[in-house]
Parts: sequence; structure tokens; C-alpha cells
Amino acid sequence: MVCQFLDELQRIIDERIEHGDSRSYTRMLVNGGVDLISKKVGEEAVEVVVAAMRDDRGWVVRETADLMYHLLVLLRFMGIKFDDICEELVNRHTARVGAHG
Ligand SMILES: N=c1c2ncn([C@@H]3O[C@H](COP(=O)(O)OP(=O)(O)OP(=O)(O)O)[C@@H](O)[C@H]3O)c2ncn1[C@@H]1O[C@H](COP(=O)(O)O)[C@@H](O)[C@H]1O
Repeated sequence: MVCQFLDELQRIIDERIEHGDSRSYTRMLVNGGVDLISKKVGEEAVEVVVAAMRDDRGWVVRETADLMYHLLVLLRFMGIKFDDICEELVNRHTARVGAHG
């Protein structure tokens, strides 16, 4: 299963980056620039690691959702689409399959 909502979330994030007001968390993040967004991505990544070390699957799922959202904000802030990441993953796979015959 692929998460089709990722596309929708990316669109929502783009809309908030363009037109978000003071009620928008995304807009608040973007106002802080790459420093604030990157800091949040780092914090959320650490929280995923802590949850995994505690062997708590539900917690890992919730923290990974936080991480994915913040990562998407960082990507869109930098003009990168999630499709660009997919393309990179496909290219790596294709190269590996080619190398192993
Ligand atoms: N998926 C998310 C999402 N996940 C997490 N968060 C926010 O990310 C923050 C997580 O920060 P922390 O875990 O550090 O908790 P915190 O201590 O409350 O946050 P800080 O004060 O440290 O920033 C919380 O404020 C969450 O509300 C999100 N905020 C928004 N979205 C999506 O983005 C859309 C647009 O949101 P707005 O920009 O707020 O309109 C929403 O409809 C959602 O679909």
C-alpha cells in the first residue's frame, strides 16, 4: 500500500507556505526558515529513535508521522518534491539490480 495522502499533505503544505496565516503551524515553521525546520526534523528523528529503543511500535508510528510531516515541510521549503525522493530510490534500486544481474 502506498500512502496517497502524502500527495494531499504536500499540497496542503504548499498552500500553507504560500497563504498560511498565524493559525498555521506550517507557516510558523516556515517563518523560522531552514534553521527552525531542520531543528524540528532532527528532534523528531531522535524521538523516533527513542521510541524504537523502547520497543514501542505505537509510539514509533506517531513519531514517524511527526518526522514525515516535518521532513515534507523541509523538502517543500527547499523546492523538492516527494517524487524526487522516490525517483532517487528507484534509481538506486535499478542500479543495484543491474549490478547484480
Ligand atoms: N501532520 C501535521 C503535523 N504533525 C505534527 N504537527 C505539529 O508539529 C508539532 C510537533 O511538535 P512537538 O512534537 O515538538 O510538540 P510541541 O512541543 O507541541 O511543538 P513545539 O512547541 O516544540 O514546536 C505540534 O505542534 C503538532 O501539532 C503537525 N502539524 C500539521 N500537520 C499537517 O499539516 C496540515 C496543515 O497544518 P497547519 O499548517 O497547522 O494549518 C494539517 O492539516 C496536518 O495535516
